[in-house]
Amino acid sequence: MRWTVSKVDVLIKRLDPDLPLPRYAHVGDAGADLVAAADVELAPGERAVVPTGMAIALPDGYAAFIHPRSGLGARLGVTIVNAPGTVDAGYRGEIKVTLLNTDLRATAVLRRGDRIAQMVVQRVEQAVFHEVTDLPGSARGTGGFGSTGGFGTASGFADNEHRREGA
Ligand SMILES: O=c1ccn([C@H]2C[C@H](O)[C@@H](COP(=O)(O)OP(=O)(O)OP(=O)(O)O)O2)c(=O)[nH]1
Ligand SMILES: [Mg+2]
Repeated sequence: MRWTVSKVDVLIKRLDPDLPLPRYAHVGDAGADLVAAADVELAPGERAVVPTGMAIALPDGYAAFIHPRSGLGARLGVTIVNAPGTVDAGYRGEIKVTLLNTDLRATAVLRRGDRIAQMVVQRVEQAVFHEVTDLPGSARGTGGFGSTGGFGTASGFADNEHRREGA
């Protein structure tokens, strides 16, 4: 087997020359870390739109998705309200991150230069929507929203079969 790595060129403009460019922490990482361009303190339950000090131009057929960092989530309870945020190929404005402090007690303190989110650049396709009156059948059908069961058990599907039969 041969592993292939594909890369895409993205134009970036620093709106704040003192901040670092987005950076992949390791070779092969999916997300490049974005930093805060300003200090931010979030009281429990509070959210704020945080500037990153940069703007990008993506090629057509690409989008960038702004994901939370797991470390911030685990340590401080800080996540992104609209995760993942979508940056359209044509957007030339400053990339901003809407952080939310989900912690019920502690204020989250983040400083300018702290890594607050990660940006994943991906190929995307636009759909051509063809309206029909009947959709083709499928194995899943209309089941969703927990239809496969398995909540709160390690046994998952087996437990689900049991419940269904017992219902
Ligand atoms: O986390 C995000 C999400 C979006 N954006 C920017 C890039 C994106 O291209 C633009 C619009 O985002 P979106 O379509 O999600 O927001 P909207 O509320 O639908 O605004 P609009 O009416 O401008 O599309 O805002 C960010 O900087 N950060
Ligand atoms: Mg929109």
